[in-house]
Amino acid sequence: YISMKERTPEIIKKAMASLDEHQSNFTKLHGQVKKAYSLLNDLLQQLKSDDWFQAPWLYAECYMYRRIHEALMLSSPISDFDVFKDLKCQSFLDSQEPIIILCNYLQELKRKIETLSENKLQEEFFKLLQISLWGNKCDLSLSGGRSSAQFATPMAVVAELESFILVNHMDSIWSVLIMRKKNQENISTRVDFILDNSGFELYTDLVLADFLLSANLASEIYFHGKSIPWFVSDTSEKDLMWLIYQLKTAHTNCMSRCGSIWEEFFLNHKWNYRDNMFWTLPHEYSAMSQVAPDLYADLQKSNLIIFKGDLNYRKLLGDRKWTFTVPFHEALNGFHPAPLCSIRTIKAEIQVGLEPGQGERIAISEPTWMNTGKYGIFQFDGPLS
Ligand SMILES: O=P(O)(O)OC[C@H]1O[C@](O)(CO)[C@@H](O)[C@@H]1O
Ligand SMILES: [Mn+2]
Repeated sequence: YISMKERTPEIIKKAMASLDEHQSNFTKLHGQVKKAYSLLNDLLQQLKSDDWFQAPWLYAECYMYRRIHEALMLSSPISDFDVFKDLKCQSFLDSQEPIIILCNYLQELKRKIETLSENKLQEEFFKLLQISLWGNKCDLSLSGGRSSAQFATPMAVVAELESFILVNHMDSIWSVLIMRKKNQENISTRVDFILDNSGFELYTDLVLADFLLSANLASEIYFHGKSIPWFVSDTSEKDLMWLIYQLKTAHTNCMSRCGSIWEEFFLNHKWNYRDNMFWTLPHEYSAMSQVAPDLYADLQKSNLIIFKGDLNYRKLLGDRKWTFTVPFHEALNGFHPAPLCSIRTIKAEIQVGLEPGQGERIAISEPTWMNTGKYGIFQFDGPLS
């Protein structure tokens, strides 16, 4: 209710404000373009109707982002304009400091990676996994488009926030990768990232992906993004390429090196970008094999699929009000294309795989604990090899 009542109107207003800001540019290029603005205004009025509050939340939310997209599609010649682009760029620019720190850390780590013992490698992997987890605090849809707090020193937060991890299957994720690395018969290991937010979160995912290649824990990575602007801050191909370009052209040495290396990864197909309409439809993932058989078949080729963020978790579990103690495997409702894990900070009232009483105990002192992104999970499903 709060999400539909308060956040969505704010998000549409932000989209309209962005059109407003670019209006003089549009006019210079194409003459007057008013249609998108007026369509978004109509949508804002319609949001007051009861229908929006009676439809299933996931459906209504996805539908709203599709209607925003529709408003632009109907407004040629600015159909391609991303009304959330400026917000996404700003959130990246706001996190320069932790990005530089993490960048230096990664480069130092890569320099000595060959010499690390297995234990040390695992320790570093866990650290980068946790940075990628807490990076998920930084979405712009929960905050109604306001740039959310990043961390001054990403490495320090790992220790600080560890006690807020409610389900921790990092061991299983490690096992999948290290067992494949040790088995000489495995010539390749494919890891898929189902991306969530661009900006700082995306940066932490790319750092993790770079580590996986450099440590020979993976040989190819597939990043799956969104084909239309989605939930304000979700990553599109343009966002990903923009981020890499920003790094490459940065004045800080470590950032520009990082940008060049990552661009190279894409050029030689160690890193690959994919998108699919399915990610911007309201379907739960148990429907994927029916609705998007090609995508399902593609994911079956993966050795590990990492689902980032809250929305992916809701879709993995069909956005149902599960009892907290239901096993993750069961709640996936038949969706098992390959070993998979969810890395997510909890922002919506849905969670499985908890110990009896675990959620209830937190709720006593923090009634809104499921809406804040304060808690996180690493939840794994699948055979270990
Ligand atoms: O970027 P994330 O982690 O998927 O979070 C987005 C979350 O924000 C919300 O849009 C808040 O209403 C949720 O629907 C969604 O789960
Ligand atoms: Mn998101």
